[in-house]
Amino acid sequence: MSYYHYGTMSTNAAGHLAIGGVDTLDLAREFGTPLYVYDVALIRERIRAFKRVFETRNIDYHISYASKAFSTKAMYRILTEEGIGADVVSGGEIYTAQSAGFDMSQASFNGNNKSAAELKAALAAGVGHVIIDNFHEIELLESILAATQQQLKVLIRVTPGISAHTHEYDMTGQVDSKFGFDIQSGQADKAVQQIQRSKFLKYDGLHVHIGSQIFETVGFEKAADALIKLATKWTNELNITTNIFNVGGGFGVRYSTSDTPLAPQVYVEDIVDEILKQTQAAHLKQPAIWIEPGRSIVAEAGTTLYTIGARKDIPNVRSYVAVDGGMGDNIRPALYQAKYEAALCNDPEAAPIETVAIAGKYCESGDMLIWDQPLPKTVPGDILATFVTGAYGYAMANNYNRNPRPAIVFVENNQAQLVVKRESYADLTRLDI
Ligand SMILES: Cc1ncc(COP(=O)(O)O)c(C=O)c1O
Ligand SMILES: N[C@@H](CCCC[NH3+])C(=O)O
Repeated sequence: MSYYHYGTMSTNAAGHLAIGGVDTLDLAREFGTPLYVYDVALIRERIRAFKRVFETRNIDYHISYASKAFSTKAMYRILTEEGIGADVVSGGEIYTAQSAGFDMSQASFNGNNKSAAELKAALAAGVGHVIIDNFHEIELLESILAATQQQLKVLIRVTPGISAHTHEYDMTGQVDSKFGFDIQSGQADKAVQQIQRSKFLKYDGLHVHIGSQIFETVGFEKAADALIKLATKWTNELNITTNIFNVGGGFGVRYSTSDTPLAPQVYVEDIVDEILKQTQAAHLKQPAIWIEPGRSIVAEAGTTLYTIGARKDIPNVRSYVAVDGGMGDNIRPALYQAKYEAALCNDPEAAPIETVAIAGKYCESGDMLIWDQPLPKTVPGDILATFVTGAYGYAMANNYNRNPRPAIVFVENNQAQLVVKRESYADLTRLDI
């Protein structure tokens, strides 16, 4: 096997890469490139594996898909079909979820600087919980709710002082973070007391998220411990009950051979068992456990198809093979030095004959998708697939160099369905005056 098979990926009878039973060369021909292709069966499988962790333990739970990883109407429709919730982080995500008919009582709203307009939109939409991040937000919510005399259930986001082993930009649980209330200095205690005094804010639980693309369970266990200690202290000293422990997301996925994550649900099993053990030992009421995974639900389900164009060979240095996309559809290599792997769609099993660098088409030297990809002989017009582009790919896509953003196709049971159209040049100038 010369490429790692994710989900329903296979080499079909024609020897081509197929996803969901659909030939990727047919997809490229019909929908053009660059093209994001999502393996819907794999998305469903990931969601169901998370659900099983809770259902086999018979505990109260909620899965809040972190929609920042991939927020489109089609994705919110899958969440509805699978019966899970969503976490949103902006007015735009609220709007997208609502437009897809998503039940907003199953949504939570996170963010370190929610505006008054966004908070009002969340309330008007009937968002189930707001996850409060800072003192400014408590005051803002108080004044908004006082005007309408509404009540709102809230979680408090805390930073437990944990440095997760991941890229610096992907850490969020350390003391020196822009997110959440610090536990050590007593900010979290002050926040819960302020919320307790409010007529409108109803404290429902704690939230922690230590970072993203994490491979070890120890960080999650430490975060769970921190929540339990805090909840126990608040029960004993302030008579405050914590109904919900939201332990965030961040479960790592396999982008390349150097990644060796556990199966996503194993992280959750570990956290859940730790919480159950510790809450029993501390004689706390058994809380509902919430998780907020994004990447682990959608990353491996996404593949990007590109058409190969120019080639530059620098003797004794490197060969560049350029594709028709790049940092506009996948900024992660430029931003985090993220590693990807690729295969040729017309013969993904072919033995490599050389190692090349896969360059994007953008006017930046840093616009490189892969620095060292073994490949068979390629010619202009060949279709190349890069794997694991389902999270923070389209979500972070941009129009740099005035390139339109690619289309998105969902494949499942041998069928392809266009779920986001390719941007046109007219779309690019639509807001220009
Ligand atoms: C608050 C919060 N929840 C959930 C997530 C989802 O993380 P991931 O996509 O790594 O699961 C993030 C992103 O890191 C986040 O900031
Ligand atoms: N966008 C980041 C993750 C940030 C997660 C959001 N807090 C990535 O692609 O890895």
